[in-house]
Amino acid sequence: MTDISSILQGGYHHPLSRKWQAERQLTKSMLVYPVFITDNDDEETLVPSLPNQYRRGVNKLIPFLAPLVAKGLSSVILFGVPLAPTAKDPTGSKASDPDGPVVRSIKAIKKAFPQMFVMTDVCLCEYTSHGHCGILHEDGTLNQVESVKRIAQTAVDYALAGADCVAPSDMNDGRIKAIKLGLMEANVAHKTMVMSYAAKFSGCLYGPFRDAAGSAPSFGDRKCYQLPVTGRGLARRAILRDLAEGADAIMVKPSSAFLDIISDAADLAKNVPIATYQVSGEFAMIHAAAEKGVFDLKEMAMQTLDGILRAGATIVLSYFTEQILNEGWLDQ
Ligand SMILES: NCc1[nH]cc(CCC(=O)O)c1CC(=O)O
Ligand SMILES: [Zn+2]
Ligand SMILES: [Zn+2]
Repeated sequence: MTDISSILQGGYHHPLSRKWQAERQLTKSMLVYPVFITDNDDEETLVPSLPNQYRRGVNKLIPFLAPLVAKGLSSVILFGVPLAPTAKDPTGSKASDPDGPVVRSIKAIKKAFPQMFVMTDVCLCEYTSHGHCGILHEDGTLNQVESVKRIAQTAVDYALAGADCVAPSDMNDGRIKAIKLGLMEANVAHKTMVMSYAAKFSGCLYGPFRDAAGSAPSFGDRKCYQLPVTGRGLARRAILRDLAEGADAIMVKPSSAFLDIISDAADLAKNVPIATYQVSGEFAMIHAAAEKGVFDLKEMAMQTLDGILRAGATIVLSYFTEQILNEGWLDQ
């Protein structure tokens, strides 16, 4: 008997039949571009460890974004980078300063590009003098009660300024519920998406970001609040917990070494979109290897993004967004 099931190649001989193998194809609307904004309005400074990525002041933001919007950019996530020494204190009280870079940028972007989906990372580490993601007890551990209050207020302030989505990355237990309740009280819950960095792992891939944002902890590490790399069960618990607390979207971070977690999230959180963050270390690593001639930059970038989609995410926060749009990688 001839074994007809032994022949697979006929099914992907043509470029189009290869394209048809994808359950999902990357589209521009899936991409969210991370943007760093300083409190020096006219600044535009290259971040040394993040290839071609800049810290910008609010005056440089709109001229930078305009050509990207014209090429299909539909969403950004904002990270405040306060450089003034007065911007940091033990409680991160300036995180939602009305004169601070994030609140002013939300307003500027919404005015210039009303259709843009503006996300804001919500955390305190850029605003605390100790660089941790919350308010601390005297023994240096996170004070969850005080931290959650501050995080929720910050999220509400960003929403009131016009943010379409608040994405808490601080990892304090109970923050999603507190944010939802705060948004409801402020009468903006109906127009504000809460995207939880539910499965955010600690590890060595956030270094370039912490350079960019000046947010490295001054002592200790983040291992008691970000998840241990091996903690698949913890990630599943965090995803279920945040869904129960009202999260509108679930994020997994980092991406490529955590595809099983993305797949778990897609499985556990079937009723919300799944996002993932291809973080600074992943971006820098791909650039470094491409420069060494290990592989072609574009091919590797697209391979990682296709892997992320295959695992189950449909929203991708990536520093590659800029190059993808500028060079028309999705335009053919
Ligand atoms: N908590 C703030 C925050 N939000 C996103 C990132 C990392 C993003 C990246 O590496 O690109 C971090 C840094 C951290 O948790 O240490
Ligand atoms: Zn933080
Ligand atoms: Zn500890």
